[in-house]
Amino acid sequence: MKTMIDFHEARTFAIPMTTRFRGVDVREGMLIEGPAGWGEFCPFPEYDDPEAASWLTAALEACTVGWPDPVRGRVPINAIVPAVSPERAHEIASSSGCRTVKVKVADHADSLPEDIERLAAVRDALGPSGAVRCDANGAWDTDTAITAIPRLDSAAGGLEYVEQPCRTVEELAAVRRRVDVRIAADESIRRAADPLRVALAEAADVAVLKCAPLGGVRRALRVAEACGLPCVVSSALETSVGLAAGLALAGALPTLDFACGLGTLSLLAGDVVGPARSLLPVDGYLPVAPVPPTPEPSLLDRYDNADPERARWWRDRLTRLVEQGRSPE
Ligand SMILES: O=C(O)CCC(=O)C1=CC=C[C@@H](O)[C@@H]1C(=O)O
Ligand SMILES: [Mg+2]
Repeated sequence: MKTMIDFHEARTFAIPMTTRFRGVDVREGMLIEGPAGWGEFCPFPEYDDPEAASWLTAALEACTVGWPDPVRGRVPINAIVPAVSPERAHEIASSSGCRTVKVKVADHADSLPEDIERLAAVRDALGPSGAVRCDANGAWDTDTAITAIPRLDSAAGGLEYVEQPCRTVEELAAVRRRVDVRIAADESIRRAADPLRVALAEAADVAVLKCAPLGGVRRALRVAEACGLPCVVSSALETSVGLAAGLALAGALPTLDFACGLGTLSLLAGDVVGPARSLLPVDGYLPVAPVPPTPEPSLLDRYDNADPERARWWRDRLTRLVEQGRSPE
């Protein structure tokens, strides 16, 4: 059967980060054009093929069948504060226009005093009515989490939730029984063989859903329904093309009680769509669009992955996954 997508025409990109985030300095990926528009394929380089396959499914959903109809037109967004100084954290929070801010913590061993100062600075910037959450990316063991969380909660003047304090579902459940702050599961959903174990183990109060790792909007909606937890949609550091898929998911969730982590475009030094369609939050919101935005040819050229080895690596990865998808079981 003739495919409707010419994968040889897919574009590579490499966009520098404004701030190093989760060890990434340059965000790389590919953009694929199909009959319904553009999809973004950008699994992190360390992910193996089985894990990267879900990201391709998500990109193909976007560019072939598109997304289900939304039930809301705009989505509240949280600002993101990387592991920066309290001064910089204050600046980011106060200039963001967002009423919710997520703060990275546990970035390195012995970071607690810095984390406390960063959270206090963010609360100061937001005032009492804002919401502050933090993300430890699974860095703590249970004892450390149980000691750190109450201290961070009081420095933040109340935490909305702590995202992925520990690595395993069992540890999350143990911490959740011992602290008064809500626990959100991120890696335990997006990197797990069974994303529903979190709910069954009563390991979290909130589910963080990332569209690409879960295999697209429809699959993520099924995870949301099956896990039965309040959901937050968050990005995987995509360009506006990939962020639009996250917004489609946030737009289609039957209920949305929390701000979403889709305000990450400012972490990239550029975008592949023009300023009018770039998904930078305005007054703390992003719009839900029915289709992905179309990249500007001049921006695709500017951010084309100029390192021939990296460009080849991405093309090989895409080709392998497409071939695997085609081969009979
Ligand atoms: O959730 C947000 O507000 C922003 C997105 C974000 O924090 C992340 C995006 C991509 C990779 C992750 O390490 C990180 C996260 O852990 O949630
Ligand atoms: Mg997280």
